[in-house]
Amino acid sequence: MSGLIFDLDGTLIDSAPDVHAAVNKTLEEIGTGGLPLEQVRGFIGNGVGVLMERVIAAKGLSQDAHASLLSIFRRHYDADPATLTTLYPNVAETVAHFHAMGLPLGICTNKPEAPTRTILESFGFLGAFDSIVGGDSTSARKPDPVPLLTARDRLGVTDVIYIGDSEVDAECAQRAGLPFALFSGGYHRQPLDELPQSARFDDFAELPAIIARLLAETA
Ligand SMILES: O=C(O)COP(=O)(O)O
Ligand SMILES: [Mg+2]
Repeated sequence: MSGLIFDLDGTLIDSAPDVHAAVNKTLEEIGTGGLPLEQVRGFIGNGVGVLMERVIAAKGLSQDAHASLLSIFRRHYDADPATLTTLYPNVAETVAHFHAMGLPLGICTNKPEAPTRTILESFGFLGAFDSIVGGDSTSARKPDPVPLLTARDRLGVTDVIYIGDSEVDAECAQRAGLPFALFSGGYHRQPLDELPQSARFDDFAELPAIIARLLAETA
């Protein structure tokens, strides 16, 4: 039996506007000026702890403030994680297509599990995903393979394809020994050609054909 596991930020959703809003509310709360959206977008992908390290470095603040700033950020973000967030084109249709096929579907993201669930619920997706692993759901974060392998085990399948947008996801899939489909429209920091990948796509409308091919190769 095969399943599909999706990354979240930069893959299914463009979450950067809500992350940016919560970062700037955090900075405002400590009396510091905000950062531009595009800069904050580039900080996403390694989890909220690393996001906050990058915010602190960008503002020239002390990393000693990390724990308190992260807690302020989580208060703002967890209260309002989906208002400005959008699905990438054709994501809703494509997820519905795979769900209707009866393919077990999972999420493996570095975003903490609580806001992940709030976001999935706000897009009507919670019922479509049988396994949701966030950055705080296991002992490790991507690119460590543990969260991805945990998501697979919770799906109860042997073969999965991981679908993500960044070098973090590509390395995670490689270390887990799983095929990886790379979405080119997300938040990657390294050139896409340098990332290990089984397939690449620019639009979710292309994904069903890619998945059919990769599933045939793994069968
Ligand atoms: O960095 C995060 O918090 C989440 O990023 P991801 O969904 O791409 O893993
Ligand atoms: Mg991502």
